[in-house]
Amino acid sequence: MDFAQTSVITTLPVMEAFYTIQGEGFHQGRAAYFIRLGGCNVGCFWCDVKESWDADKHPKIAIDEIVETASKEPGRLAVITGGEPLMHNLDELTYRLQSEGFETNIETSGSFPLSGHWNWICVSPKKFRPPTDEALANANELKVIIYNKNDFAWAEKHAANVSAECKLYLQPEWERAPIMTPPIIDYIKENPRWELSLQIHKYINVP
Ligand SMILES: C[S@@+](CC[C@H](N)C(=O)[O-])C[C@H]1O[C@@H](n2cnc3c(N)ncnc32)[C@H](O)[C@@H]1O
Ligand SMILES: Nc1nc2[nH]cc(C(=O)O)c2c(=O)[nH]1
Ligand code: SF4
Ligand SMILES: [Mg+2]
Repeated sequence: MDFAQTSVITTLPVMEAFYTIQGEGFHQGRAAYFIRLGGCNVGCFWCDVKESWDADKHPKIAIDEIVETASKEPGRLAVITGGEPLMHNLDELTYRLQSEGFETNIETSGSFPLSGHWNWICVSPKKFRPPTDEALANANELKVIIYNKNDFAWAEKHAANVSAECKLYLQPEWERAPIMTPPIIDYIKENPRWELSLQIHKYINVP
């Protein structure tokens, strides 16, 4: 028997978990329980959660406990983020969350193999470690971070590889938002398949 293939993951490194409002993308405005897993080696220089990168700095929590704590809140939308959540196998966590009645959404760079049972997959591609064809083909939402004007052409390159139903969002990099939001608005008016995503949680000061 190959134990490596049959072993079930029972713990995951959790940096933080919090109940808030989804601030970005298609589900923006909905109450959501965020589970932020530790570990990311993608290395975005503008990442707004660099404390998540080292998985060893975050406690490994039993999936039982993660799900039990989430279930105490009234909302039944769980967002798995990180760090890069797909660096971990998410089959067990998402199976357990769905068994408790949660919708399971993921925020991912899409640069690791897909695992887990998902109601919604948001892929936010990164130059530093590109998304897999599998992630793009399964994306419900493509959310491209715009840091400078070259990123529009780069966004289109990824939009060519998602399904026809996939929602397309342009989101300004937070520090660059004052400069880049006006050209993003112009771009969307010319290319109306794209929509604007702002990180509203940062404007309304919630986590
Ligand atoms: C912190 S990441 C974690 C999930 C995954 N590693 C990823 O990048 O998709 C969550 C979301 O925040 C976005 N993000 C991170 N830093 C940002 C910033 N400085 N400005 C705007 N969006 C940012 C990411 O692109 C991603 O869509
Ligand atoms: N409120 C809120 N909405 C979010 N949407 C995606 C987030 C993330 O960091 O993955 C995030 C986050 O950190 N907070
Ligand atoms: S992939 Fe996500 S968590 Fe990792 S560095 Fe980039 S934005 Fe940060
Ligand atoms: Mg965030």
